[in-house]
Amino acid sequence: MSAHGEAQPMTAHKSGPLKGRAEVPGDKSISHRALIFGAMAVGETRVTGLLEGQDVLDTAKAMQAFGAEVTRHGQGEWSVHGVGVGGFREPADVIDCGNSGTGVRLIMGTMATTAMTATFTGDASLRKRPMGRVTDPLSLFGARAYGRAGGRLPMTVVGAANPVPVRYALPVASAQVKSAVLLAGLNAPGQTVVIEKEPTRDHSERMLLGFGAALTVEKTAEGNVITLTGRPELRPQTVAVPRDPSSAAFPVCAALIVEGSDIMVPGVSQNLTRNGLYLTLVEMGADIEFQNPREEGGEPVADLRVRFSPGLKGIEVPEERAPSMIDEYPVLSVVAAFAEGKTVMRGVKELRVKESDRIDAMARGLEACGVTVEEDEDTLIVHGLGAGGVAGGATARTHLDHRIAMSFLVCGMASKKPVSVDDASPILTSFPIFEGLMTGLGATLRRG
Ligand SMILES: O=C(O)C1=C[C@@H](OP(=O)(O)O)[C@@H](O)[C@H](O)C1
Ligand SMILES: C=C(OP(=O)(O)O)C(=O)O
Repeated sequence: MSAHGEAQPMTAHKSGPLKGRAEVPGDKSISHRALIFGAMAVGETRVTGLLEGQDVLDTAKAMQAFGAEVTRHGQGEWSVHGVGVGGFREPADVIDCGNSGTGVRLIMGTMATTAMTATFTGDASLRKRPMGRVTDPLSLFGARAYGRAGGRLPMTVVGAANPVPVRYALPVASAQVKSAVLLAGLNAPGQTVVIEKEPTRDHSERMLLGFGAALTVEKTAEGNVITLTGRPELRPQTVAVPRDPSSAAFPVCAALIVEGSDIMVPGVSQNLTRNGLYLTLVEMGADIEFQNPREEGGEPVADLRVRFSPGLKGIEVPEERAPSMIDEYPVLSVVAAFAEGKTVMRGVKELRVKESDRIDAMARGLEACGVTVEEDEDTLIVHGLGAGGVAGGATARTHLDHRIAMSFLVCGMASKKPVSVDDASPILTSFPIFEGLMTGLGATLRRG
């Protein structure tokens, strides 16, 4: 079974050169936040380029359940009529966040400092993921959470009637936890402080400043110290969502390993908290030109020209880079299989608590495709076979994980024999136009 009904198997065949322009959809992290911060502002926020993937649609529905008016005007064009900080009303039913860790964790934070009770659930993947990492800091504000064993969904959160501000050092490098604490801090009087040892994606901080909150980020020996003053009146904004670098990763990596490819991927974020994959690919010898650097929607972006790169070399990925490329390790491990030598990815145990255990899912699928892989709790090592060297001829299990599905389809585009995935339907959560975009570039994808 897939997230939304029947499983949808899909097969990628060895593909002819990929050519053309890959216009990937809006950034998923920024899309969730545009809806949530819009719901916290007083008045109408306008959003363009919103990702209309299921994860974000579930967040839109949740914001409606909490009392915001959310309206779709056209492709990617949405408005949110916000209720103001502390203005949420108690939802009448369970909030179903589907497959989305970002959605559920940020929304829990947003309601945790308002006197109301809400119950959250999700699909079979989300119900396995740990929520204690957000409910622990939320309890410091005075909220209480009652979930299944191990802090799993379904979970009921009772918001704090008299929230107090919090000072919290993140025990794990997680933008979701950081954002949940900042969102809770919005409705706590006084200053909420979050300290992150390793920088994680900074979209919440950027957006809070854009919406008029008083927020400072100080770089210290402890890491980034982020201080937010509670109870601001957030001003509605016009948010132009830039394209998603995590989605761009799939056509970029496919072009690097499919012989003869030469594609343009416009408007890819160069935000330093998101561009780790691109730095890594360049270090491996990828032929990527970063053209026309500029700002779009408050984010630094560039147009990427990407060409087939037969001489890729395996590298040791710097451990401290992990947060800036955390969602890109699955597709990097596919590129690594087509490089010469070993690619070593350390400090990646967070991959085990994503939509699936991504270290396990990639290791098993790559082995089935004829690639030698080593793993331990916190490490993935791929022994590359060089350009054109991967056998393929296997079916990978995707475990309700969009990134695993897309990674193995990219693998199949360059392997000797086709590679199938047992269920491609989760791709709709983050990259609903993946199939059309990739076939438009020249990939051969078949359903079934
Ligand atoms: O804040 C966000 O939008 C996200 C943060 C990351 O998760 P963690 O915070 O768990 O690292 C990332 O994996 C996820 O896809 C999106
Ligand atoms: C981990 C991811 O998302 P989330 O945590 O929002 O489910 C992802 O998109 O790769």
